[in-house]
Amino acid sequence: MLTRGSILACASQIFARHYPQVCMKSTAVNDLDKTQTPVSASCSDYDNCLPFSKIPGPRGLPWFGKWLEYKLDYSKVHRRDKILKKLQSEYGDIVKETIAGRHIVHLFHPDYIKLVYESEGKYPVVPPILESVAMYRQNNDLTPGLGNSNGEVWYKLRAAVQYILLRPRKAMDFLPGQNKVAADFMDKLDGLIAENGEVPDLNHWILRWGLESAANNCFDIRMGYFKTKEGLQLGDKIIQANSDVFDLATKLYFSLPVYRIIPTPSLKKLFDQEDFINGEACKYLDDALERYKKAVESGTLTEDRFLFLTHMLQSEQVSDKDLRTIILSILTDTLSTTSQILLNNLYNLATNPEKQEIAAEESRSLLSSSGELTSAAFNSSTYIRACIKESFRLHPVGLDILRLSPCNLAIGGYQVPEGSYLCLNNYVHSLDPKVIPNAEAYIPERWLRESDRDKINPYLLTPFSLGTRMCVGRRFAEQELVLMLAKILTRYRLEWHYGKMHQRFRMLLIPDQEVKVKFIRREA
Ligand code: HEM
Repeated sequence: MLTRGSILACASQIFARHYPQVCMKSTAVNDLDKTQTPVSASCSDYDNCLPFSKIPGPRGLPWFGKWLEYKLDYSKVHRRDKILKKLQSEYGDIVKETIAGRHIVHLFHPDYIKLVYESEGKYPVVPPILESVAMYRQNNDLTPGLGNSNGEVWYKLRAAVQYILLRPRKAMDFLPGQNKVAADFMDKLDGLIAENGEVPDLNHWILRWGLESAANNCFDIRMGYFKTKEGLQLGDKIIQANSDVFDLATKLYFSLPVYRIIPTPSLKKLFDQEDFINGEACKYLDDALERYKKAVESGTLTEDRFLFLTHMLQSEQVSDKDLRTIILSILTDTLSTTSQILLNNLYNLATNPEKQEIAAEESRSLLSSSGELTSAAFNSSTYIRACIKESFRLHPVGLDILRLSPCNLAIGGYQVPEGSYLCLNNYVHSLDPKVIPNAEAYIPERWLRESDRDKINPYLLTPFSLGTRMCVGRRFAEQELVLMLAKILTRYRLEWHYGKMHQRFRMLLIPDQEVKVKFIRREA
């Protein structure tokens, strides 16, 4: 296997070493708060607040809490969005829910969420989203990765990764590659449309697109996940394994934590799937490093190639092990996020034909004559981005953002001690008519006009989170979403002839059905 040392020795002849200038300053939360609902977010003195034990919430057996209810009817887990809404309506904007020893404090108001973000220091503390995946990495001598690290370790890794992924200029360098994958996908899509205008198994095809684009971003290679027979087979295995990991991780989250002591069948299955994905990602990485080295040695490495690898190999903060974990995350994160959100956007546009036409008109102006999205065009897009925001509000990727409280917090008159498990529940208040007018309606315009935007609490919709821990893949996701939507809307008019689409919870949210959008070719 190639080592970082040998590759760096070659690479350094070509590239000057860059040191990331990292902007770790938190989003200026004070500046953001322009609206206000009169909510007492905290009592001035922690000691005068009611104790943690008094936070309202459903009662259950001590320690077990709601575990038995989920155990008896597991389908409730899939409808967790509804359960959270019910918790808010029954108990208020701060609710404690216990599930097998885990005391979850749900925050259902943007002002409470603001309070948590404002109290975060340099290193916001998160529990792992998928605890069982964090366990896999620990058991297999892998590094935990960004989303599972905290403190100084997280900060250093984050600095290196966000330099290449989150800085707009750097992220834009990936746009030409993303354009090529999108163009190939559009060619494929033409042939997939059945006589009735629908694409059988559209959800899966969109996942294949997401995986292909992610692999291209990471490894500078086309895998053929939606083109060749071998590519399809391998891609589908990765997609299935990733899907199983989420299903199993959800099952474990709502089960008794026996798996922390002995490997239960679900944990073993999850580890098997992780073994497979990890093995494939490592093979791709070794192959990419080999190609990279050859390109360096032969002097054929150009600046537009191996963008991600070049940067990571030059970053002193990133160990070989870190590189493997990060690559694994970038390869698979798209599957549970960007791809799912693209499907949700197609649904919302198909069910709102008037809005769709406005978005289609903007799409035509965004794409070049050869059908590409340039960085300038991406920056000029407004309506499509408003549509994406509105889709995030109605059909988000996640119900909440997780935190361990950084210090003793006084929230809503209750004591929330340092280290408490917090769920910042954006989803519930994003649909709360008390907080946002016409909450159920799809109105992209609400994100466009300054006068309307100013009325929306800035902590209402934070799909990528805020501050120093904000999603590091945000720019990739936004670029790819605008690109794909512009391409699809330029070529097709979308229709929807079925009932309302709902989502299914499995730590994150996915459409609970086939997204049977009808694609009707527009006049050239
Ligand atoms: C629609 C797409 C996406 C959404 C809505 C989304 C959302 C989020 C959210 C809410 C967080 C948690 C932030 C926090 O704890 O404050 C997060 C973290 C993260 N996301 Fe994304 N994500 C998306 C796509 C991606 C993609 C495509 C990648 C990979 C390229 C990615 C990589 C990550 C990583 C590595 C973290 C952990 C960051 C850290 O803890 O420093 N995400 N994402």
